[in-house]
Amino acid sequence: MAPPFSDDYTHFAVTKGHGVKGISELGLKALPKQYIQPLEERIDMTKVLNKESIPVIDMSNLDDPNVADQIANAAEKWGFFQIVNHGIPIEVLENVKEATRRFFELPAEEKIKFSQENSLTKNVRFGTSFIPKAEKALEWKDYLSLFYVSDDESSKFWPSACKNESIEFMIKSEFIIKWLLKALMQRLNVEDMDSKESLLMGSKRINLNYYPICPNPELTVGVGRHSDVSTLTFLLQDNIGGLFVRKLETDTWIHVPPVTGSIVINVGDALQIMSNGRYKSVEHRVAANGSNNRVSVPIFVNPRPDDIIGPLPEVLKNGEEAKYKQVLYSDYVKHFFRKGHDGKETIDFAKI
Ligand SMILES: COc1cc(/C=C/C(=O)SCCNC(=O)CCNC(=O)[C@H](O)C(C)(C)COP(=O)(O)OP(=O)(O)OC[C@H]2O[C@@H](n3cnc4c(N)ncnc43)[C@H](O)[C@@H]2OP(=O)(O)O)ccc1O
Ligand SMILES: O=C(O)CCC(=O)C(=O)O
Ligand SMILES: [Fe+2]
Repeated sequence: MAPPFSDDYTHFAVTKGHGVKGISELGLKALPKQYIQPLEERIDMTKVLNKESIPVIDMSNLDDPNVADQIANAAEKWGFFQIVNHGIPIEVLENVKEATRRFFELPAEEKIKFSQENSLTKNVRFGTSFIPKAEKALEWKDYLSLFYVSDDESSKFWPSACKNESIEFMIKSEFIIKWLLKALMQRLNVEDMDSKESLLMGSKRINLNYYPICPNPELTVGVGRHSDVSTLTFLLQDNIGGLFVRKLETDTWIHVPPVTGSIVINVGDALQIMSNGRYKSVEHRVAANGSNNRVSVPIFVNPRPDDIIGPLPEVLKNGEEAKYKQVLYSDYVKHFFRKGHDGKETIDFAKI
């Protein structure tokens, strides 16, 4: 089963569908060379600020105007925050993490049925790393990416190991996502949230991420530096840790500690563009781990592929100059998926 030559690891993980989980289970002493990241892309712990943290916002009283203020402040200053007491039952969160583990525990022959080449639909994709054919060094992560089109489509095509739990997580998060977007729109003087709803949250993608134990975790990354192309990302992480966020306009990073029952929220590029840069889509990355497997489940809340995105008229109303042009959202996303992770470079595609 183990590949005899180092070059075969890519074939084993990417083509044969064993993923990095399959490599991890071989019990290698050293990381295959394909996964060794250049020095500048590895996580340098001397650049991590241990005394700072992103805000943790209590959502138990949504009638308190201070809560909406804290949300908008965090989106402007940090681009990242955690929410607690958000009303999503803890079982829903536990169940989707368990379903993620269950899916990745399946044998490679089962998982590969959902690869880009084999999947019965473009909306379901199992893969490893990010874009292996475009990356100089591979990343230590396997994923299942599920684009929601309809209940019918999901029940037909999503893997049974994780379908119900993923849908339940999406349904139960709907209310709080709408509330967060409404709070963010108020700060931008958008009064009529209904007219913006489909532009802000007209499509959703849920990814199930699996980061297995890694030999030499210091030489690679789970996910490289990137910003999300979503409007907002609604991320559930387990209790292992490893997500790092850039502190705006600095060369330093902040760890996002697991907080039981919390959800991590981050602004994505689409919202940075629509807010003309007021809300910040911040670079983040994930460390590989030498002792524990980790799972995370982001829901990417997006415009629809056919939407044109650009600075909102309400934001430019007072004569503010547009920093971004109008772009077709699917062109923007395709640009993101055409290259390896490259920090904040995707947004140049929309810059004036
Ligand atoms: C995987 O590791 C990741 C992922 C991420 C993701 C961060 C996000 O913010 S995801 C949110 C993206 N937004 C949306 O999905 C909503 C809008 N959707 C669309 O515009 C379209 O559905 C589309 C994504 C552009 C796909 O459109 P379609 O016409 O079906 O085009 P394709 O030809 O199928 O795909 C174009 C190109 O992209 C590659 N690709 C598509 N989906 C994925 C995916 N889920 N994961 C990886 N790559 C994908 C596809 O292979 C095509 O490339 P080719 O070279 O094969 O032509 C953050 C960090 C991570 O580590
Ligand atoms: O696993 C995580 O904590 C974050 C993953 C991530 O950044 C992504 O999937 O876009
Ligand atoms: Fe991300």
